[in-house]
Amino acid sequence: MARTPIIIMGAQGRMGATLARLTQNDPELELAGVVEQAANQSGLEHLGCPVSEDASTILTQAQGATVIDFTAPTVTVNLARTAAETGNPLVIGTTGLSEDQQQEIAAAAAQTPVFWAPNMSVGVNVLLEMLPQLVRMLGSLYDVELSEIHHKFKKDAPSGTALKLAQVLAEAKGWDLKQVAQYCREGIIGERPEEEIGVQTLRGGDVVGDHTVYFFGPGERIEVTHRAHSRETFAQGALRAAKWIGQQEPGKIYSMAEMVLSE
Ligand SMILES: NC(=O)C1=CN([C@@H]2O[C@H](COP(=O)(O)OP(=O)(O)OC[C@H]3O[C@@H](n4cnc5c(N)ncnc54)[C@H](OP(=O)(O)O)[C@@H]3O)[C@@H](O)[C@H]2O)C=CC1
Ligand SMILES: O=C(O)C1=N[C@H](C(=O)O)C[C@H](O)C1
Repeated sequence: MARTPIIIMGAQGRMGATLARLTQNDPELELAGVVEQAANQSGLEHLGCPVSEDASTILTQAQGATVIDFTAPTVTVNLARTAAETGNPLVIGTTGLSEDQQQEIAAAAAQTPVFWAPNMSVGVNVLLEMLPQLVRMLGSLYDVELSEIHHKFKKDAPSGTALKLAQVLAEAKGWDLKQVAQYCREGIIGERPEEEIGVQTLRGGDVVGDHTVYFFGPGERIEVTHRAHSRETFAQGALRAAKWIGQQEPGKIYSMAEMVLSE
C-alpha cells in the first residue's frame, strides 16, 4: 500500500508534536519533512526526515506531500502562498485568521486542494450538524449563548470553534452574526435583546478545549457541552483529512462535513 507523505508545520508545537508522533505510528503515513523555527529545532532529529525553518525548501523537496498546519495566522497565510506555488495539498487547523487572511487562503485554494476546520474532532463536527435542528425545534423563546474554555497559552479569542458554532447558530436563527454577536458584557447594559448571541471566553491552566451552547427557555434550559480530553482527537481528524485532501481538486476550501459525507 502506498503511504501518504506528510509535512508538519510547527513540529515542536502542542499540535505539531502530537501529529508527528501519530504520523510515525500510522502505517498509512510517511513523514516527508517538518518545518520549525531554527531556534526550536533541537530534538527533531529523531523524526528521521528533513527539517527546515523554510517551508518552501521542504515543500519543494517533497512535491505532492500534504502539509498539515497548526501554527499561527501569519505563518499559515505565507504557507498557503507557498503551497499554491508548489501544488502541495494543505490541511489547516490554525484559528484566529482575519477576514483578509481567510481570503488569502481562499485564493490559494484555487491553485491547490485546501482543507480547513477550526475543530477537527468528530464530536464538534457532529454538533455543528445537529445544532440547527435544536434551534428550529426550540423556536424563538429560547435565548442562545455559548462559552468556551481553553488553556492559558492560547493566543486567539474567542476560539475558532466558538466562532464557527456562533455562525451556525446565527444562520439557523436567520440572523447575521456580525449584527448579533455579543463578545463582552460589562456595566449597566440593559435587558438582553432577543436577537443576540453571547460568546464568552475563559482561559486557564491546561484545558484542552471545552465548548458549551446554552438554550435558555421559559422555566428550563438545555446545555450542550463538548469537552476535548486530548489533542489526539484533533490530530486524528487532521490526519484523516490529510489522507483525503490529496484526492480532491483545487477550487474551494474543503470542510470536515464534506469529507465525512464523501467517504
Ligand atoms: N482545528 C483544530 O482542531 C485545532 C486548532 N488549533 C489551533 O492550532 C494553532 C496552534 O495551536 P498549538 O499547537 O496549541 O500552538 P503552539 O504555539 O503550541 O504551536 C505552534 C507552533 O508553530 C510554530 N511556529 C511559529 N512560527 C513558525 C514558523 N514561521 N514556521 C514554522 N513553525 C512556526 C511554533 O514555534 P515556536 O514555539 O518556536 O514559535 C510552534 O511550534 C492555533 O491556532 C490553535 O487555535 C489547536 C488545536 C486544535
Ligand atoms: O488552541 C487550541 O488549543 C484549540 N483551538 C481550536 C479553536 O480555536 O477552536 C480548537 C480546539 O478547541 C483547541
